[in-house]
Amino acid sequence: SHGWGYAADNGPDTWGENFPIANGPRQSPIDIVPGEAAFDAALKALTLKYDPSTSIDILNNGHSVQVTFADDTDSSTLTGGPISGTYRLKQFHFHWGASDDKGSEHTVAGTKYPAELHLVHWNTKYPSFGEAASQSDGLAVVGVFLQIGADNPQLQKLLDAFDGIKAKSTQTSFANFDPTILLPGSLDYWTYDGSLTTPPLLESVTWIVCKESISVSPGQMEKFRNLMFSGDGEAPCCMVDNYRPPQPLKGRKVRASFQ
Ligand SMILES: NS(=O)(=O)c1cccc(F)c1
Ligand SMILES: [Zn+2]
Repeated sequence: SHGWGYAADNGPDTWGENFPIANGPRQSPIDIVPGEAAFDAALKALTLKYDPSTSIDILNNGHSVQVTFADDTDSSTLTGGPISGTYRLKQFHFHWGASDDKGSEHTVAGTKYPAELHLVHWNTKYPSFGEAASQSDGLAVVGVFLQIGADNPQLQKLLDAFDGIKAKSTQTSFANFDPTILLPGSLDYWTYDGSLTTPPLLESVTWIVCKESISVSPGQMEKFRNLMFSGDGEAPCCMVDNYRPPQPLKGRKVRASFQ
């Protein structure tokens, strides 16, 4: 099998072979135990200011579905929260399961959600995303859990674009999308120092995981599961279970922005 993935022969348990940081001190995701997270009154509210005109395209990269943003100006930014300075939105993507009982990367007291949204931002004190990704304070990812419930109309525009990107390495334009509509009503969050949850697993992420989830219906989940890991002309392989399981906390503290 060529390259990392989520199958038995190239999945999370094998990643350490090519990416030894997989066993590092600040790996993600983790199991968040609310009772052990300390409220920190010094944590600021999150300020997410997104300009829909910065959304560019929607891509099946063979690991997830990703919406990419223009990040050449400070049009779509994250400030406040646990971070200092300004971080620019680069992309958002999802992780999900083959069934509703699994799919999220972070878990809450052992509870898995059917999916998890990641909004990826990079610290503008560095010249680019690539540069920032190798710095301990380079990235900030906002995680939002998806919970099975009512149809979520805010997801529909995204889901309707999936037909054009079924196969690996396909993309279509995806303009004027405001990711704000995907956020929960409350931006209460847990935060901790972690890593990318896929190779290269760089330990450069300040994680900001929202306590409140957004809804997704079973039918909408099926649309995620109709995407393919495989490319056109390859043996078809549904894109499901593209999540890394929780990693050892190794002494890290998780803080809460709420009591
Ligand atoms: N899943 S994640 O940690 O948000 C991530 C993985 C790889 C690249 C990236 F920008 C974000
Ligand atoms: Zn992710």
